[in-house]
Amino acid sequence: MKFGVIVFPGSNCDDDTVGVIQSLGHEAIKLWHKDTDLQGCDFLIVPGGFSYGDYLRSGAIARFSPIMEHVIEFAKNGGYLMGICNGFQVLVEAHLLPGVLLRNNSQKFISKNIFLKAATNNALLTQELDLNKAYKVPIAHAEGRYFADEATLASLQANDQILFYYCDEAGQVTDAANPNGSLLNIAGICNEGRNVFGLMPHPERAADPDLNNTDGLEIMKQLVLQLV
Ligand SMILES: NC(=O)CC[C@H](N)C(=O)O
Repeated sequence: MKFGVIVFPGSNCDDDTVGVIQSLGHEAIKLWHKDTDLQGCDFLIVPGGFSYGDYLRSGAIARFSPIMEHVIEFAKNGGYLMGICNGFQVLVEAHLLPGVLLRNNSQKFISKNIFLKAATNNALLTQELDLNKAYKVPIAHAEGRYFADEATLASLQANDQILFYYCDEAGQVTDAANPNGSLLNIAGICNEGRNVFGLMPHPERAADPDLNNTDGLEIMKQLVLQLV
């Protein structure tokens, strides 16, 4: 598997993402946002950060970078694509995933560990995750409040497109465990075709035994299992 991690001006999780993929024994290269050649990558990841300084809205400018036309075509042809945090925001802005990410209800940038649980095993990103486990993973965002209209939420539920919920340490999906006011505690989703994924928490930042937390590695590992 060859992974391509797309770098915009202001991305800051590209190295972490490349490093985790390499630690899993797969090739990972960086693709600059002005590139127009995806270099034969099988899986694209849009990493976290502050693309274009979050001007206008997080992800709103990156969505128009030259590479995005090719990323959109890649995804429309069924290619695997994942956005983490700012990457999720970029994919929503590009209309590759439904809904929007609004400013946190606290109006503050939040950087802390949270717990999340997988809602389904019916997606490449969650295929072998333990549905009863609360995974401890950091968040670091100002615009992470997932919002969609009622019809979109209903179709996400009907199509099993909600992949992760914010929960407490015991795995309960409660209001108190919702760090940013996301509707239904949604932390991650996929598209209808189940080849495009977006999540606000940062699994790539919890993937190194030296950091005392490898819950994120369990999530990143799903990308290379290829069982679905
Ligand atoms: N960690 C990130 O990717 C941050 C995303 C975005 N800059 C925000 O603050 O919402």
